[in-house]
Amino acid sequence: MIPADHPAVPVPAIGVLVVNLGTPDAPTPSAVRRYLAEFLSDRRVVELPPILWQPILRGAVLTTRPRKSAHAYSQVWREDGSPLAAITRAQALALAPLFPPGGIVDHAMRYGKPAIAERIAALREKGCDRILIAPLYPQYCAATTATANDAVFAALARMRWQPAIRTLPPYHDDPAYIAALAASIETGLAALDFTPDVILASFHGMPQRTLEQGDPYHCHCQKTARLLRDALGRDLRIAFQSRFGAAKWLGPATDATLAALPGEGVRRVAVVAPGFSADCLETLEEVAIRGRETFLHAGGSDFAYLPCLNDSPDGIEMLRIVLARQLEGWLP
Ligand SMILES: C=CC1=C(C)c2cc3[nH]c(cc4nc(cc5[nH]c(cc1n2)c(C)c5CCC(=O)O)C(CCC(=O)O)=C4C)c(C)c3C=C
Ligand SMILES: [Fe+2]
Ligand SMILES: [Fe+2]
Repeated sequence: MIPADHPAVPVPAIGVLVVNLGTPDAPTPSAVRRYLAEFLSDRRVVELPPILWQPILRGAVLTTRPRKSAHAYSQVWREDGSPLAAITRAQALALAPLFPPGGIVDHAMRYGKPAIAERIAALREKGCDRILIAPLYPQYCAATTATANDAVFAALARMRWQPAIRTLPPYHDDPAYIAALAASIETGLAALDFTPDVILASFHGMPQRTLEQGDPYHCHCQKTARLLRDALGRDLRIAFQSRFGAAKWLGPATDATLAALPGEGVRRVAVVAPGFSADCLETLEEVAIRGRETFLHAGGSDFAYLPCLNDSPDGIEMLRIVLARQLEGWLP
């Protein structure tokens, strides 16, 4: 018998916490400023000593970028909010019924809301004494995967009764991921009214220095592209987008590539973004809107942006396979 004054003991459950980057609450300069202040103060993202970086961030960056980025966000904002927030929510909802009784799926954002610490506490309240943390980045990167896991462990540091934790390894070369991407690209290509001369795979960029320091991100992107070439049975060019700051970034740059392709005789292009598990500002505004303008302005005739896996049935089935593998021994 549990004594009447004993703290409640919930029925044990298994949690899955899907995590993505985070996004502003509104497409306004003040909301974007709050978001960027948190994001760009993360030392995993900008690896400069705070004494050097914070004056630049608080001075130049946060006084100019929020207005420009808010305008960009307003071009892709949906009725249900930021695309990244809406799609991540939809992914968690679609995954929820796919795990046996005792499996509880939730989602969180590394920056902004819903916060990682808050959702871990909520899962713990529901009885989850084991939680799989799933940062939805197929390619491992310290600036994305590692910082999401850091935030989890920082939250655990404040808990008396910690849940056991597993973290999702990168899935950049997982056959289920490659097959889902290949199927989605084939479907996207079949729906076009033109045949692209080139398929361009655009990954988010990173400072070149991180490659030299041992971050596997660049290799993971290259391997995804190679496996995708094999799966599609055709060539695929690779480029890196969203350059930020003054340092040298991984190349070739997506915008420069789109500007140069017509000069190489490429008139029709299809762009895919396999490194993003959900469409977001970087794919919908930077690639699908500005990338298109760049390519057509340089003399291209046809441009298509093919969407990310998002919460498509194939995308959700891929995530189910990848997550279920990590739950072995925890869930039947
Ligand atoms: C998919 C992997 C990502 C990596 C790697 C990455 C690295 C990285 N990003 C910045 C700076 C910014 N990124 C921004 C937006 C953004 N970045 C990712 C993903 C990766 N970033 C996503 C999914 C998003 C979209 C968020 C959304 O709300 O839709 C932004 C904010 C937008 C803007 O003002 O341009 C910045 C800034 C750095 C510095 C970096 C690596 C060091
Ligand atoms: Fe980014
Ligand atoms: Fe490499």
